[in-house]
Amino acid sequence: MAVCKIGPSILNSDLANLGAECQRMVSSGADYLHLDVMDGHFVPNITFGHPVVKALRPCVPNAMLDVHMMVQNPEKWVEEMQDAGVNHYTFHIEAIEDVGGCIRKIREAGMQVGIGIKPLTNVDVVLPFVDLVDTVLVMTVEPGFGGQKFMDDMMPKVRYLRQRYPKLDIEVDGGVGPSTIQACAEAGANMIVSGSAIMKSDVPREVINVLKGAVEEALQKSQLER
Ligand SMILES: O=C(CO)[C@H](O)[C@H](O)COP(=O)(O)O
Repeated sequence: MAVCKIGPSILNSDLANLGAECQRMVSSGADYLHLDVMDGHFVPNITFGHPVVKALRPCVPNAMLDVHMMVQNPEKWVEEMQDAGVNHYTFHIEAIEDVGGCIRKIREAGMQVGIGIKPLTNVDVVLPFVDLVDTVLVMTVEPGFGGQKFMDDMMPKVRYLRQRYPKLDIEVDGGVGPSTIQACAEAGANMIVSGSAIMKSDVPREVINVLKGAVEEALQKSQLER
């Protein structure tokens, strides 16, 4: 059975104090940290790369770091991210031709593998790779910026994957917070990325608990129905 994990996205955090922001998330109950790497090509925005991730690692030595590579040619940065202390490397299927080669490279570097799809990408394109990866990321906004509106019409993709793969880690990312978590949970998502909703709250632990409660309840219900 898939397990619920909540991963705050630090994209909309206090970027001048990233280390402290990551620590704040870990001490608020985050299961992992979702780090959005953007190159200005794959998406119309630039954030940070492996040097920043490497600098963050000692601030949160035991945290699971999930890099979301919104970059063209994601295979280029596998060694650097492994060296920076990354645990989980998610790349976009739209950003590369040799998807199998990239998966192999990430595995050989000892990291877990995630494969992501943008809103306009058909979910069927990931099916040949599902058995080779740990996580499928279904974007619920057009990647590039935090604080966008959740796309409810992505939920059929999540439901489709969950029906076929009961144990797969299915991650949703974009506009997810207390008002949209129910849809994600009912569709079968178990890895929840949430940026603004957690980061901008004065009580991030409470937001994390609300998200976790909804997902755990839905996972238990689906287990009973099986
Ligand atoms: O990948 C992303 C944007 O491309 C971010 O992770 C995502 O948007 C999270 O922020 P928010 O919850 O505020 O939407």
